[in-house]
Amino acid sequence: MKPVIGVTPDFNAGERTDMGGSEPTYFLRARYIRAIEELGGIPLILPLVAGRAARRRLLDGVDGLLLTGSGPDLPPRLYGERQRYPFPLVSERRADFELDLVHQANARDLPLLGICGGMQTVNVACGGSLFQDIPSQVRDALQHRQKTTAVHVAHSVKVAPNSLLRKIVNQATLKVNSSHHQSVKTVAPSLVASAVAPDGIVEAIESPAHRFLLAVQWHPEFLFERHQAHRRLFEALLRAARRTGA
Ligand SMILES: N[C@@H](CCC(=O)NCCCC(=O)O)C(=O)O
Repeated sequence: MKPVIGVTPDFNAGERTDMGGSEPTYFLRARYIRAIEELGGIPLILPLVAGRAARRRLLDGVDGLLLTGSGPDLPPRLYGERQRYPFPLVSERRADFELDLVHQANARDLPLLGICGGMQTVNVACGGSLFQDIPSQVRDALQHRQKTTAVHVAHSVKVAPNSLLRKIVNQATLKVNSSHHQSVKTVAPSLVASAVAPDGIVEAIESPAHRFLLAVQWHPEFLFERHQAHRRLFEALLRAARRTGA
């Protein structure tokens, strides 16, 4: 049976100039949905409901989760810092929802794949922190906001041996795209870094204690149609999701 994968959308509460302006608006790039559907899952876009009980009900109805990216950043107070750079922040509703969703998913060992901002949310939810702005804080950093579209790769990453990621992609190095100005600074205590860029930027994290908790800084939904290694990420999520409740 096809596994149902809950997909978190972005949300404009009405304060952003993009995506709906003053009208509260959900939005989500279709590539996330296409990747899940084309590789054998049933994508289910999740409303950012308030309250733990409602979120618990949502999780009862899915076999796995995909935490998607977000142009705006997580509020730095969520990892104990004051905001140091004038970048837009993700809506409180989305931040509250996804942080709680990570906690609840981990408690029930629900398979979860985080992408880009979704990786940063997983790390913060588990107690880690972020570089608020790579160019301002990381000396000699690569250009992590590529000028070309994300269907093109931008840099390589080294994949940690014996990691879940390595088992999935079966490669020691991987070419990835890049569309972010933040990244993991301290990896959460319960997680490990499983891919690193040549400049030391953490590009993937995972949990050794869960059957499938993996998050990547790049956007495999732009690459899965032409790159087998990135297709395998979604296939592995779907495989793990099929075992949910089996
Ligand atoms: N704001 C964070 C996360 C970047 C991110 O998720 N980018 C994706 C943009 C939205 C999308 O196309 O899905 C950062 O800049 O590091």
